[in-house]
Amino acid sequence: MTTDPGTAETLLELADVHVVHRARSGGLFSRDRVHALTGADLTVAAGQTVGVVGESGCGKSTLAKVLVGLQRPTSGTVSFRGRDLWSMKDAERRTLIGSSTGMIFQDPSTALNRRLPVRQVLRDPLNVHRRGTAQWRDGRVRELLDLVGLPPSAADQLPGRLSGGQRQRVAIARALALEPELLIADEPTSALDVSVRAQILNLLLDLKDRLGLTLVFVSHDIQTVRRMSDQVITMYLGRVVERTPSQAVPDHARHPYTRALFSATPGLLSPINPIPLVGSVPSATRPPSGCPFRTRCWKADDVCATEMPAMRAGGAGPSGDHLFRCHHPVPAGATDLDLISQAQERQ
Ligand SMILES: Nc1ncnc2c1ncn2[C@@H]1O[C@H](COP(=O)(O)OP(=O)(O)OP(=O)(O)O)[C@@H](O)[C@H]1O
Repeated sequence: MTTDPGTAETLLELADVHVVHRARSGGLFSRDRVHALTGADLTVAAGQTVGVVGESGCGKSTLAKVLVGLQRPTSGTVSFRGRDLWSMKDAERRTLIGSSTGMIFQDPSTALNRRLPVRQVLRDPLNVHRRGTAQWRDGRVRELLDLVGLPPSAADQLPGRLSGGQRQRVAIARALALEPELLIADEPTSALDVSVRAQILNLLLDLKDRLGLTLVFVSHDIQTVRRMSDQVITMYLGRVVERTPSQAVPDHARHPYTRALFSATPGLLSPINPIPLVGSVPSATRPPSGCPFRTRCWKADDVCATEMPAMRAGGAGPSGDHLFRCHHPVPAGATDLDLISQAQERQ
């Protein structure tokens, strides 16, 4: 956690990105649409670690896929080093993304081809992007294995013969094969045994420092996200609703949802009840008008029902570093106990 986002160069920028899918449940001719992203904005500075949190279905994985060009936005722009990805020719975009970004998925068992030995898995991106000679590629495979803490003999193994942790190391090695600047990890430890999770997280942080990577880290484990990241991005129903410097989370977060989310998984030193919210996340097929969080928020009033709050500065961290979307933000430094009693009064 070393980069000052106020001075670092912007690597990646999402502006008003929408992703709309045909609803899976509705059948082929259904008009139902799922609004997976509903105007997501995000700036990632080079060298930063950005953690993305939010409840299930709020669009974290979709955001991750948009960031690495695996998902084309329905509208909005995605720029990598100032270049709009989706106005490029397909081949140019694939080359740029393939060589500058790497993605690590939740489950290495499904992400890796189980029938190919690890050597082949790691050579594959080098072959596709025509990097070096055959001999150079063999050397690169050894280098990659060493980078992720696996012995050279792992090259001959089939991924199915490796442990979950070792398989995730192979997946990380493959993501690093083309020396990307940006690594996106979508729930990289949730399919692993608890005993190896910390090792994989430490490996990611170590690689980030050694290779000068920019890291976007998506996880349900919000305490880990906070510990690992420079910036915590809170998502709700397809939008980024707050971006907080991690040292200011949770006490100086201003969005009621960020506060509620963190209060539901308190640290060991603050084992108190969560801030009570009304109901559950509304359907992404029919997002509410105005502020998407207003149907559950204890602070909501008429203006929240009609007007989407604009992004504004929050005050924690260097200016421009802390941003949130809320008409009635939580006062900086308010305690969970204050917020719990306010929320209880509204129920
Ligand atoms: N290909 C798809 N077709 C239809 N709906 C989709 C598709 N991909 C995602 N969705 C829907 O879009 C919304 C956002 O999904 P996404 O997977 O991005 O959320 P998430 O926050 O990553 O959830 P989780 O934490 O459970 O992985 C959800 O309602 C999901 O069901």
